[in-house]
Amino acid sequence: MFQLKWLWQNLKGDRARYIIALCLSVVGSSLTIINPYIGQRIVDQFIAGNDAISNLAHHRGQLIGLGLGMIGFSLLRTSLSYFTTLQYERSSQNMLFRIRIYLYNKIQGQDMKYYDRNRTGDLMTKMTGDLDMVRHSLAWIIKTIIESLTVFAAAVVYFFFIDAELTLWLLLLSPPIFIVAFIFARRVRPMYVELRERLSQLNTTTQENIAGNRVVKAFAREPYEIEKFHEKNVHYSKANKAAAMVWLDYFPYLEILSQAFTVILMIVGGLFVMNGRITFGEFSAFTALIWGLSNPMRSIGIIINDIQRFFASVSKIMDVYYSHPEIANKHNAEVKRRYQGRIRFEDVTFKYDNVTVLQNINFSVEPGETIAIMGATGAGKTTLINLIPRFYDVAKGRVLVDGTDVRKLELDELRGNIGIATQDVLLFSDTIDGNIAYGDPDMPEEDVEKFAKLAAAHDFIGKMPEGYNTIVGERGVGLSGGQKQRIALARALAVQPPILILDDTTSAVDVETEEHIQKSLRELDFPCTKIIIAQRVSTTAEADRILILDNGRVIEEGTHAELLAKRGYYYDVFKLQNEGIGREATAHGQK
Ligand SMILES: Nc1ncnc2c1ncn2[C@@H]1O[C@H](COP(=O)(O)OP(=O)(O)OP(=O)(O)O)[C@@H](O)[C@H]1O
Repeated sequence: MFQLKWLWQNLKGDRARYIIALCLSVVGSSLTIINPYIGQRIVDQFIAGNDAISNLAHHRGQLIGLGLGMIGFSLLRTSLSYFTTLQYERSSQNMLFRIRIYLYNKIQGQDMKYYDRNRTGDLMTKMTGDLDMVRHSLAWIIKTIIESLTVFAAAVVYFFFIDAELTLWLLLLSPPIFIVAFIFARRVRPMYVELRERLSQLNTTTQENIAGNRVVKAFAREPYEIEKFHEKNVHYSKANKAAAMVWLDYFPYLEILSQAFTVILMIVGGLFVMNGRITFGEFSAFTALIWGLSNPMRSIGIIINDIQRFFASVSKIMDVYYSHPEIANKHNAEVKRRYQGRIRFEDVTFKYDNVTVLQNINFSVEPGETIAIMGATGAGKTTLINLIPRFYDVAKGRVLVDGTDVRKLELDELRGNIGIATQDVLLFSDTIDGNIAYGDPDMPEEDVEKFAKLAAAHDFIGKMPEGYNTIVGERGVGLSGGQKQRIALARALAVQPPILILDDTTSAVDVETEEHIQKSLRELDFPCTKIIIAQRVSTTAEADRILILDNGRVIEEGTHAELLAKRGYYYDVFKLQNEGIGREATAHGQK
């Protein structure tokens, strides 16, 4: 079975330990027949046998020996069981540790498409609950199966030695138990797949709710969110109950059949004792070991439940384990070259699945040039810049950096040459200093300050309680939108990239601060090609060229003056931003 093969592969490094654990399980479980055997001898020789009284008088030493043997074997089994469990735990925890790292790296290595398709809550479920289920399978399910089978086999062999017919009477119960268990397994399996899906939905809702808590509060949508959570919770709970109910449907049959072992033993075994076919001691051995037959049958339901959970979880983990990003970063750039920063889009068309978002885009940017991109919301601006660091691949055409198709460049090198400040600013739960120096953790403090100054962030950072050592919360809580943008800009500048991409980075800062930032960008002390997405004409005016995107196409291209002269989209935006209010008032007045 593929899943078991997968487990075996991942046990590499702990296989010997695990095999030792399995062997110890077999040995320890086989030893369970020793004490019933000793018990049998004690009963036959010293309690119920014909010579019991004389044996008690003359062979007391033997009785003490047998008693001590019983205690000794119990201690031995307990120590063995302790040591065995230790080996199972160690090997399964080690495996879990390795798979967790592997999966984390896999998730890290996925491309944007993967993140578009996979929900955070689902990935979190895979990294936590599903992984633990895999560990549980190795440390508990397999162990329980092996131990139950060994005890069962040892008991059956021992029973056969005592009396084959009585054993066969008892074994009559096994086929119906297996049939019931098989039907139960088939019914419950899809339920665990469903259960796993519901859990993932519940986690996704919880995660989104926590992440988006401020939006929820702002819109006073707590009752709605609570209702949404309640719904997912009800679904999960129902799925859980449904699986439990199926188990309850079968549980009475399994329990009755397990109890029947004792009943058969009492009736058939009792008759055999009465007619002298077996001794009291042998009967007591049957009684002492009958659990070895009935217990595995009783726990078969729990084992099947866990096996189904394991399959539901492992298939989810394997989705991540064997996923291959279309755009893979092999991280094997030994020498990372510094690019000149020449960019060229050649007849680029891009689609999200089947929806065309960019069409036949052509433009080039020379090293050191600044190009501004403007356009209505949803026009495709962010998509366009995402093609330069190869977050996505083009559907048609080529994106060239320094004359080479980005698909042929080493990703680490390419991305290392690009500083990017994205539209949604995400800061890590770290100090401001740590956030700015994210691309180069060894950056000296003076440099961090230098880039903060360029991004007009130094002043407000200085006023914070612990300056650059102030910890900003998850997503930059505790900072204003404009402050976050400026830290993100400092972070992008700090890698001194030959290509700087700013996606609406100054939209939340005031005009004065923006002017400071523009001046800094003009006067950077390293060569840098800049691509700036902006909505304000004040930002775009000084660019060497402006591209106007509309519905995935470049509809205008030129300098500020050229585009104004064209009297098209750019001209309209310019008019609106400079005299919009006045013009609207006039327009209304004329009506
Ligand atoms: N990950 C995605 N999957 C599918 N469609 C997407 C994705 N990202 C964006 N789109 C769609 O692509 C189109 C262009 O989006 P894009 O974000 O590039 O626009 P934009 O010009 O940057 O807009 P804005 O100014 O609002 O940021 C939109 O119609 C959007 O719905």
